Amino acid sequence: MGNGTKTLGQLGLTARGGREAHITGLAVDSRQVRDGFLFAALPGTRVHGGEFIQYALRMGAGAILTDAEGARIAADELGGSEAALVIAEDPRQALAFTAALWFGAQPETMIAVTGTNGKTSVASFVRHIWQELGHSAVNVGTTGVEGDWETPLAHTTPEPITLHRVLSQAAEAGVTHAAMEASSHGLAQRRLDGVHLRAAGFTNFTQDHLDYHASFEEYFDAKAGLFARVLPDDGAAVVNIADARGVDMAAIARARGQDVLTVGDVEGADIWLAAQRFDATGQEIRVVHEGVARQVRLKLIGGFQGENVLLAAGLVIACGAEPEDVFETLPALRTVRGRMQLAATRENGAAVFVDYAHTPDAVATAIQALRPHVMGRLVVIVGAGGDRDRSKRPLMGMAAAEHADLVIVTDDNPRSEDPAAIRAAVMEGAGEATEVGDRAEAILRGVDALGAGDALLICGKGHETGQIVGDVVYPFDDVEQASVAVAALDGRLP
Ligand SMILES: CC(=O)N[C@H]1[C@@H](OP(=O)(O)OP(=O)(O)OC[C@H]2O[C@@H](n3ccc(=O)[nH]c3=O)[C@H](O)[C@@H]2O)O[C@H](CO)[C@@H](O)[C@@H]1O[C@H](C)C(=O)N[C@@H](C)C(=O)N[C@H](CCC(=O)O)C(=O)O
Ligand SMILES: Nc1ncnc2c1ncn2[C@@H]1O[C@H](COP(=O)(O)OP(=O)(O)OP(=O)(O)O)[C@@H](O)[C@H]1O
Ligand SMILES: N[C@H](CCC[C@H](N)C(=O)O)C(=O)O
Ligand SMILES: [Mg+2]
Repeated sequence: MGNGTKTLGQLGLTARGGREAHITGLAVDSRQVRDGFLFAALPGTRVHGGEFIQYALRMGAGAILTDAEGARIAADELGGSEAALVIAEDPRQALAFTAALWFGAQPETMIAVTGTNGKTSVASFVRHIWQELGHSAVNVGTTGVEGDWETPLAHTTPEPITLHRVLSQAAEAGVTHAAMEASSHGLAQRRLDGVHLRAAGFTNFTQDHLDYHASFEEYFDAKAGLFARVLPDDGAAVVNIADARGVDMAAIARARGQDVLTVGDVEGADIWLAAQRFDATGQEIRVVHEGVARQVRLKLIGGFQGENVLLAAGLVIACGAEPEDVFETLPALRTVRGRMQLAATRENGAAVFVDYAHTPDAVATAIQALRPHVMGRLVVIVGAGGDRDRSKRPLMGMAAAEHADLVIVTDDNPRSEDPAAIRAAVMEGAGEATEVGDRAEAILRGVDALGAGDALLICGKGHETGQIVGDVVYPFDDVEQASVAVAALDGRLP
């Protein structure tokens, strides 16, 4: 890992019997263990990592970090081994702290944002505002690490070893400010417990990920962990109180003694979104902060982007920036790739937008958000991913049917599932929708349906550049397909 060696003591760990070890690297997957590594044998959703301790020892592991269950599973192998054994009540959290100490540096000023929708948007707006203020900044999340230092990521909130590797590399490259997304999986699995946060933000809370979290409340508790556990007592909580669960989140933060800055279209919010006016290319918002009202032009589509922008502004202010300077940067903000992005325009003026909405609420919100910007009919393309929450499928179809004028149901990422069965589940809620399995053809049909003043919204894949069918990822980009369809139908070259 290129960091030399560190002792268990230097990594904040105490082994059974006080045994010391010189650690050469960290791994959560036994197959990545090398000579002298610390192997974290974590309880999993399918299997306990303790099952792989024997293998890790054979690969030369110098220390094992696990819980009582892992130690019990591998009692025989551990008994006959020289490796140090660290037993932690919460080994995922212990690994997060250890990874932070292993990699050392992290950007000086960090914030994290959680909520069902808007995390990527808010994190990227925070990064952009920091850059406008002259700081070297990145955002970390679904779209990878972006900004003054870049790298792709496989997960929204990467596991601690990857997370602290990229944070330390960014810090070494001179990045002083980082805004990260805290996914509910990431919070539940303690992936960001080793990050030093100055502030944390909350966007909203609706249905998602019930495939992973046992209940709505468990999902909420996972998100609440950002304020209840990860953000220190002297950190600042920036909360959208227009969402009912935002009020609960603010109470959790206050109970910790954290400073709470409230945001939203609620009179009395510290940063009050007092009014919004929409047009074809963006919106005008009226913001009231500390008794001062300001009018700001945003080149962003969708009322919720106004909320996201103000949450981002609140986070930057909570980290110490001058409010006046922060509000001045807002007209420079541009949408995140694949979020209410204008992808193409037909000769007759009809516009095609691409959005990452992949939950029932996000589909409804995206369509409703686009409506005030559009004079004519709204055509919507919708589909759901395989190997993910099944209960959301008919609800996504229903949301599209309820809010759009014309709906086309198509494939998203089928993954290991039968695409026709996923479409059938979406169609169940989608009423009179047209079913077109092939996504490129669905986009072509959607674009073909557009008259002057109409708009097409392609939901579900946003910034993604591939379609996952089985184990294969086929190149596919909604923005590109939209341009191709418009060019083909309008008789131009793309
Ligand atoms: C559902 C989920 O979150 N799973 C995470 C979890 O794995 P798991 O509990 O399923 O692992 P398991 O297969 O039961 O195995 C248990 C342990 O044995 C280890 N193992 C396994 C096999 C082996 O040969 N050797 C070995 O050591 C595994 O590394 C693991 O630590 O713990 C692993 C190690 O920390 C994670 O890598 C893994 O994330 C997987 C890759 C994943 O796909 N996660 C997704 C769902 C995710 O986290 N998504 C969120 C949010 C997305 C969104 O908002 O839409 C994200 O932040 O990206
Ligand atoms: N504040 C908001 N309120 C409601 N819906 C929103 C909001 N912000 C974004 N959305 C919708 O949710 C979709 C996802 O936005 P974004 O990528 O910013 O969220 P996210 O929380 O990072 O999502 P993910 O869980 O996939 O990482 C957008 O395409 C948009 O349709
Ligand atoms: N990161 C999320 C969003 C996926 C969006 C959609 N395109 C899908 O494949 O379901 C997930 O993996 O659940
Ligand atoms: Mg995201």
